[in-house]
Amino acid sequence: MDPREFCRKSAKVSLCSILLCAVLLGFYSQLTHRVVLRQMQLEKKESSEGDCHLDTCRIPEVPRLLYPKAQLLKPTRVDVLVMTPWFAPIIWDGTFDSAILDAQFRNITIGLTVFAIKKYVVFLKLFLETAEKHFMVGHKVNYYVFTDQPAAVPQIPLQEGRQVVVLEVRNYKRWQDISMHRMEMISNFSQRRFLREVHYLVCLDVDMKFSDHVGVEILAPLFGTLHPGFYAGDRQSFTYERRPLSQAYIPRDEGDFYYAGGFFGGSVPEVYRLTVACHQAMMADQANGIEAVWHDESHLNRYLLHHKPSKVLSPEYLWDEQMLQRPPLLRKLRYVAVPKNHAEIRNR
Ligand SMILES: CC(=O)N[C@H]1[C@@H](OP(=O)(O)OP(=O)(O)OC[C@H]2O[C@@H](n3ccc(=O)[nH]c3=O)[C@H](O)[C@@H]2O)O[C@H](CO)[C@H](O)[C@@H]1O
Ligand SMILES: [Mn+2]
Repeated sequence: MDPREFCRKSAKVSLCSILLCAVLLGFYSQLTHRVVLRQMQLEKKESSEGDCHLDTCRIPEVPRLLYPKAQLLKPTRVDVLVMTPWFAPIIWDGTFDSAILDAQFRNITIGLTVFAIKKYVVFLKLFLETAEKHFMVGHKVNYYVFTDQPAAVPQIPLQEGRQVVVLEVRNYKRWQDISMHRMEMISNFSQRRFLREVHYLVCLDVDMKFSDHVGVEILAPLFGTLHPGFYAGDRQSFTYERRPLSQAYIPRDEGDFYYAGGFFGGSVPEVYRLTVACHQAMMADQANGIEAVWHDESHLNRYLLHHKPSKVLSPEYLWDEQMLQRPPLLRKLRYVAVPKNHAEIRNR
């Protein structure tokens, strides 16, 4: 072939190849572009379907947290101690905001233990009726009523999520033994059912009524209540057990507060530990022929001296209007004694 002819032909072949490549490239890029576009459309659809399947895309709803702001330079109470030296809050009116606490403690169940043995069943109706008005309103509550007379437990209308559980137990001849054996019975039932059924236990006297709000502000791993007769007194005035032979003994130069036997509680494991310890101490005392001056209350005080409570309730949470003049610092009376004729109601 003529060399010029050869050059012309190969130039034509090269041109054709280049053109073909360009066409093929264009087609390929169109194709991949479409595939990518389709994929993106699918992804977008999937993600929008996953994000909001009910209506068009919304801004996610975050619950509003509306409450007055705490003011660091304006303490809410300056007339009373609001913190123990071991950094446990002391609960007084004005120190807490239920809007915050109710949200923090939502979805929990509170167990209330109360004993109504022999004549004390007469206190149950008012106790339960007023509890429905003031105790842990809006939360789930199991009232555990320990009694020797299940048939005498009154039927009270209850709010949703709340129930009365009647637990039949034995009685004792002496009122002191009934009071003291509450520790044993609470510890037994803590293991048997409270651990599975509730998050916190609140252990109360029955000869009382609620007269104002008692809510989740009291809940903590372990809490005790200041006895209304001794909140302003010094150690010397406290009626701790003073005989060294008793397991409840507290020397005169020790002690934080005088706690009431009629209102304590905490998480179920902590209340279990407390009630087992107090019961064992009372059994040891019995074996040694000694009974602490204020029975279970003396042992509770000894336990709380060595196991500091994580919250302390002010006397707002346990008051006696017959025995005491209400001081101005007591803005609310939340749980108060019902007058009783001791001679008539005890030991019969
Ligand atoms: C308000 C308060 O802090 N009370 C304490 C206080 O005396 P109280 O004088 O308040 O004792 P109390 O007569 O109320 O007895 C304590 C509780 O035991 C139950 N009970 C008693 C007798 C009876 O026959 N049937 C019966 O069910 C009942 O739940 C009663 O509330 O000191 C007692 C020990 O001396 C207990 O530590 C109480 O908790
Ligand atoms: Mn009582």
